[in-house]
Amino acid sequence: MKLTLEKEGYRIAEASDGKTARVLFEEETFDIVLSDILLPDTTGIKLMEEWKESSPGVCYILCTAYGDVEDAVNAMKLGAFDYLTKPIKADELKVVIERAVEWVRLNKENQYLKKVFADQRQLHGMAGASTAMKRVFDMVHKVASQPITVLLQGESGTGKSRCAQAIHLESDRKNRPYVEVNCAAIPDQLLESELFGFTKGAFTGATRAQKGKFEAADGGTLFLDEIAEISPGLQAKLLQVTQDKTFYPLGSNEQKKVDVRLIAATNRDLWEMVQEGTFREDLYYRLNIIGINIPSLRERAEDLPLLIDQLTEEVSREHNSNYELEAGLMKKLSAYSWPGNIRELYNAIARAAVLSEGTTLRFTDFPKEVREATEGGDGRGEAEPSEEQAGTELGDDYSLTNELQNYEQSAIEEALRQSLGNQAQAAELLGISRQSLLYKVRKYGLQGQSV
Ligand SMILES: Nc1ncnc2c1ncn2[C@@H]1O[C@H](COP(=O)(O)OP(=O)(O)OP(=O)(O)O)[C@@H](O)[C@H]1O
Repeated sequence: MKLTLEKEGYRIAEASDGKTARVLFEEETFDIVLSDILLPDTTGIKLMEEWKESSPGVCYILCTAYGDVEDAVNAMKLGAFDYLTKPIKADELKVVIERAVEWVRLNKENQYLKKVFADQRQLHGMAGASTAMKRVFDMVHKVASQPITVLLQGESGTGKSRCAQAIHLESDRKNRPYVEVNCAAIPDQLLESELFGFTKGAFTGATRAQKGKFEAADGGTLFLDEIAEISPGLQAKLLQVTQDKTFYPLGSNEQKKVDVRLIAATNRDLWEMVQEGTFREDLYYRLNIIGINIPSLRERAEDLPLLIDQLTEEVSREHNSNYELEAGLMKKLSAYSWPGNIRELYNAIARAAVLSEGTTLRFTDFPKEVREATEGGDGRGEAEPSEEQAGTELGDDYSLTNELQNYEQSAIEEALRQSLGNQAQAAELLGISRQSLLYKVRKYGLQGQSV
């Protein structure tokens, strides 16, 4: 077999038992494993099972004894790509290997497409496929590369903190410190020392000098959340830092200079506060060199299925579990307006997870206001499910944009082609359930491509 395949130009490594094979497999990356079922110290099936999880892209072909149908069926069931019956004919071997090579190629392409597809729908944990979120992602990419100050505005719980982190992680400061200060959580007198630091004896109780958050963030990013809450005195001091990056720690007359990228956020209308005279206009302009508005969930309701999926995954990770939505839940949750935005949604899912018995999240475990909004029939909850909405019961995001739908369709076509129409294999390739694949196959009219 080695000679036959080498003549065809393949690179072959040989092992005569499981032990040697394991060493080889550790050392090198292989595309195809061709193995006898019976090995001196193990079986080819055992090796396949061992490696499948860590190396899902490897193609397994097993050699079975003549007439041993049971072994062959078993191997295929456990995920072998194909089997060869001994005695193995050179032509047959070449054909199977050619098909395997094609499978490996398509599988790699598919993985790549899946990554591109996933990347388009999230940025450093900020999930979103809506036009409104695409705009936010675009802005994050644009501002990340320059150390300019950014002002994030949006309702509470929309994800401003996460957006600030995304800007930091997209920037070339990503390996430097990221420091977050919630200006509303700290009393004003303390906030000044927290931000700028103090010298020993600067105030009663200052028994030793301490560096402030500006110094802690030197070279990196400082995120000032709830910026609207700072006092006029602190606004003046902040103006100074935004102008020339210098400040004086409390009790010190030694000026400090730092290289800090500032990101500020608020859920108040800062411009209105400027008009009312409660926020300094000059500081407003220094902070708002670039402004990004983070949309509320009402403005991007189409992202709800995606967010619900992502938050369920996050909660699952936290609980070391694997939660799933009960049938129809996605649709019901999408009928509520979520005034507390992603934070409210997250809390509701986390609560349902705690209350659930087992791993199924049930509608009855969601807060009263969510249940009432849906059951009360604001029109969306009780409507006859459309063909597309029916998909939500399978955890499908029925609101994919056209572009993403095209992507999805071609990924499914590709997977069906690779698996030669075997839907179970195609579903596994795509990382979705068979039921979900069946729904999507029907949705895109791809029935002809399955066998
Ligand atoms: N796009 C997103 N995808 C998934 N989870 C998100 C996303 N944005 C935010 N979250 C989660 O939602 C919650 C609220 O987000 P965050 O704290 O960033 O909101 P915020 O706008 O800063 O709120 P506040 O104005 O109250 O400070 C957090 O648990 C966060 O992890």
